This record gives sequence, C-alpha cells and structure tokens, in this order.
Amino acid sequence: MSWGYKPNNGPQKWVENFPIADGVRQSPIDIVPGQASYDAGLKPLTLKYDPSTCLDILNNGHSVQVTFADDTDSSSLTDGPISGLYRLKQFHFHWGASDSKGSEHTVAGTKYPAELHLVHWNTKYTSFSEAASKPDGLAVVGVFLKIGGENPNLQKLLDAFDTIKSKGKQTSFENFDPSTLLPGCLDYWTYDGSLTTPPLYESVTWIVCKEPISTSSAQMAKFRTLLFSADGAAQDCMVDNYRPPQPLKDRTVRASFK
Ligand SMILES: NS(=O)(=O)c1cc(F)ccc1F
Ligand SMILES: [Zn+2]
Repeated sequence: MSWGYKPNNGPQKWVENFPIADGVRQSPIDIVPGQASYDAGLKPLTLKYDPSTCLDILNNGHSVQVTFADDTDSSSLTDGPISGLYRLKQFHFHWGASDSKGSEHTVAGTKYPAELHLVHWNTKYTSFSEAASKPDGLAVVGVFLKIGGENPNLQKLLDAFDTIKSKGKQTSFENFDPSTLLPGCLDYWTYDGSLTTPPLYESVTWIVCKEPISTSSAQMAKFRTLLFSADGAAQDCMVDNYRPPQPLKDRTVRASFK
C-alpha cells in the first residue's frame, strides 16, 4: 500500500519507506515570529506569472494540483531569498476535515484551515525532476488560507472540482493567473526545508507569506468533496492531507520584515 494520511500509512509511518523523514531539514515547521531573525539583506519576492502557461487541474490522490507549462521562463520566481530564476511547475493545497486545522506550517502553534503551495524549480537544472532532489532545487511559496469573505479567484478552481472528484481525474484548466491567489503584502519567512510528502527530499527553500488570503467556510467545504479514492472504489473524502510540524533542529527562520 502506498503512502497517505491515514493512521496505517500516514506521516507517522512515512519514515519506514522514506528514512529522510527523520532528517535535518524536514518540513513543515512551526514558525515562531518572535524567534525569527529579521534579515535586511532579504529582497522582496519577484513573482511573474503568465496565465497562458496554465495547463490543467488534477486530482493526484493526495491533493488538487494545477500544472503549468515550464518550458520557458514565462512564469517565474526571482529575488527574495533565492539566487537565479525558478520556474513555476504547479500549485496545490493542503486542508483539514474542519476549519480548525489543515495548514502544514503553523504560526506560534496556530493552524490555518488550509495552505497553498506554489512550487518552483531552479533553472540551473534541466527539469523539475532533476531539481527536486538537489539542496537548492526547489522554492515553494506558501500562503495560508483563513476563514473570511468568499474568494472569487479561488472559486474558479472550486468550480472545476466536480469533474476531478476522484483520484487520477484531470481536466484542462486554462488562463488562470496564480497571482490572484497571493496576498496583498508579500512579507515572508524563509528557511531551508523539504518536500512535505514522500519522497520528502531536502531540496526546498521555503518562502511562507505572513499575510493569509481569505476563503469562506462554504468554499472550504468544497475542498472536502474531493476524494483520495479512485472512481469505483469506496468513497474516501480527501481531508487532513497535511503533515504536522517537524523538528527545527539546527535551523533559523529569517524574516523579510521587521
Ligand atoms: N507539499 S510540497 O510543496 O512540499 C511538495 C511539492 C512537490 F512538488 C512535490 C511534493 C511535495 F510534498
Ligand atoms: Zn504542499
């Protein structure tokens, strides 16, 4: 049986097949603002996204993912804590069975109902796959979702969910601009971490935005209509697809803001 988020295949069991789960730079972490160190050398993020690079939306059995054409530099991340140019490959979410949990990173122990991850790979490598296992291979921008007003930009994604309800389903999804899912303020915390799902590669420069975006409780309920299970199998709601915070070990979290 493959990895998942249940007691018998979930985060507490991943170390059996992926020993790096107990590694030195695992993600997510609990971010403690009072312990983060302000670094005046950190640049503002430069995120340039071209909606025409948006390809499709997929239920991959672990999350809902929107995939981008990454054969040019059209959708990229530069500056911030990184050097060079990283191309956007995909974005996806993690969420809970209720509004009281769901994010992977936490802020002084606070859990948000969901967390958006925008995954970028370092163009010093030839592909996402090659970059994914390198210590400076990936840069993931994390954005917290909080319960507030309905989010019309998020709604465009949710409207596609009925056609990708079960594992393996995908459908074309064009001209979506991921910058509409970013908060107004791009202040961030950054630290060296890992993928939060197997293979848990320690290849991610994490860039976690301080400001959340809003979603409504009804919109969160829509995420919970997705299934971990494939068509025809017993229906298994896709909820609680988040890894809990991991030990900080010998790492510091830097803040781009005072
Ligand atoms: N949740 S994550 O952003 O660390 C992540 C991104 C990937 F591209 C692959 C696996 C992952 F776990
Ligand atoms: Zn993720």
